[in-house]
This record gives sequence, C-alpha cells and structure tokens, in this order.
Amino acid sequence: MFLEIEQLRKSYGTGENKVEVLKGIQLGVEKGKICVLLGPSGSGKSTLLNIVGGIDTADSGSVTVAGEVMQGMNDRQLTEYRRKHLGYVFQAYNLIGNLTVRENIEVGAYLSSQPLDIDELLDVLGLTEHQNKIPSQLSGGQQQRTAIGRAIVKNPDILLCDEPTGALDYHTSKDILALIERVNQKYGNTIVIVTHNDAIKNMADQIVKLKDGQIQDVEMNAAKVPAEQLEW
Ligand SMILES: Nc1ncnc2c1ncn2[C@@H]1O[C@H](COP(=O)(O)OP(=O)(O)OP(=O)(O)O)[C@@H](O)[C@H]1O
Repeated sequence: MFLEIEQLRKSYGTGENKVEVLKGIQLGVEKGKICVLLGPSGSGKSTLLNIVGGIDTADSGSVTVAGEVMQGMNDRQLTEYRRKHLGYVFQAYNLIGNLTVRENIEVGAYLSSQPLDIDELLDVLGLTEHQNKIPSQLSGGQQQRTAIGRAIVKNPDILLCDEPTGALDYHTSKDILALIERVNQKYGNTIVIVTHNDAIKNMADQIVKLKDGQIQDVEMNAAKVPAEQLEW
C-alpha cells in the first residue's frame, strides 16, 4: 500500500477532560487512487488528515508513505516529508493577498526540486488568463483553483483536501471536484478528500466512513462517476 495507516490513536486533553478522537485507525490507500473520507462532525476526519499531513502528531500507531514511516521523525525530517510527499488544500484558500495567481503558485514550486511546468499547470487549472491578478480580484472558485495549483505544483505524491468545496456554491464545487479529478488523471497523485457532502463519494475509488474515531466502513467503488456528473 502506498499510504498505510496502522493502529493510529489520538487523544486531546488530560484526566477527566481527555477525549479520544482516533481509536485505532487502520487504513491503506493505493497509489494514484482517490479516497473520500466521510463522517459526522467531530468523528475525527480532520484530525486524521492533519496527522497524515504531518501538521498534528499521533499518540501511537504509524503512518507510512511510499515506505517511509513518519513516526519518530524529527522536525527537520517531518518538514522534508511534507515537502517531498504532500500537498494540502483547505476550505479557506489561504492565498498570499499581495501576490498574483502565478506568484502564489510559484511559492509552492520553490519547495520542490522538480516542480511541474507552471504554464502547463495554469492551463490545466484554467487560470492562464487570470495569472496576473491578485486574490481579491478573483472569484471563490478561481481562488480555490489557485490554492490547488500551489499545492500540486511540486507534484506531491499525496494531495490532501479538507472540505475543498465547503465555501463554494453548487456549480463551482463541481468545477473544483472536476479539477481535482483532472489533476489525479494527469499527474497520478494519490488524493484524500475529507467532506461532509455524501455525493462526492461517487467520484472516489475508495470510500471510507468514520464514526466516533473509528472506521465504520471501507468500500471500493467500482462504479465511479465523473465529478461533473455528480448531483446533490
Ligand atoms: N486541538 C484540539 N484540542 C482539543 N480537541 C480537539 C482538537 N482538535 C480537535 N478536537 C476534537 O476532536 C474531535 C474530532 O475533531 P475533527 O476536527 O477531527 O472532526 P471532524 O470529523 O473533522 O469534524 P468536522 O466535520 O466538524 O470538521 C472533536 O470533538 C474536536 O472537538
């Protein structure tokens, strides 16, 4: 398995206030697949994503990406791990306000020794004509496209998306999901999408349901639907 999560546990707080958020998560995702992670609010989806992303740390268990085990890495190694393996897309676009679309994407490129070709990527993103605008001159969808560009330009093995369409309307959401699908097909990155939107599972290769910090169900989806045909 390309991404392997073994017996992952995480609690917050201590003593009486201790809350067990992840209770022994066991999950594998194959290279180049799209995995959608569903579950009610508070089930631990973002916590799991943040641990895989090296933003948060687990109490026990392990995460392995391409044979590299994260647990036990020091700060420098974790930074290198994030740089080499991971791209992150959030609900809030977190762009740098005084840099253009192209410059925001270039920020991501600096983190890689082998970045993707920026002109080609701008074309894939549908942002060529907007490349010299700053974020305040863009729609929400265009800002999220830019954020996806910044995450993907270093051609990460894994793209983690936490509610990537949470702030967007129906049509723009479908547009962004179709872009994520296109990125997956063109560059072959493994993609994990956390969402509240049940319909998004239909575009996934693997559907994972989380409940109360445990995996309730894992389903391989043989009847994948293109993102643009999703309905909700
Ligand atoms: N830093 C923290 N300190 C204390 N508790 C936390 C912290 N981060 C998350 N939690 C708690 O962990 C639980 C799981 O949170 P998490 O954000 O992973 O859930 P989620 O499934 O992503 O929820 P949502 O869909 O609402 O984003 C929640 O009860 C939350 O209050």
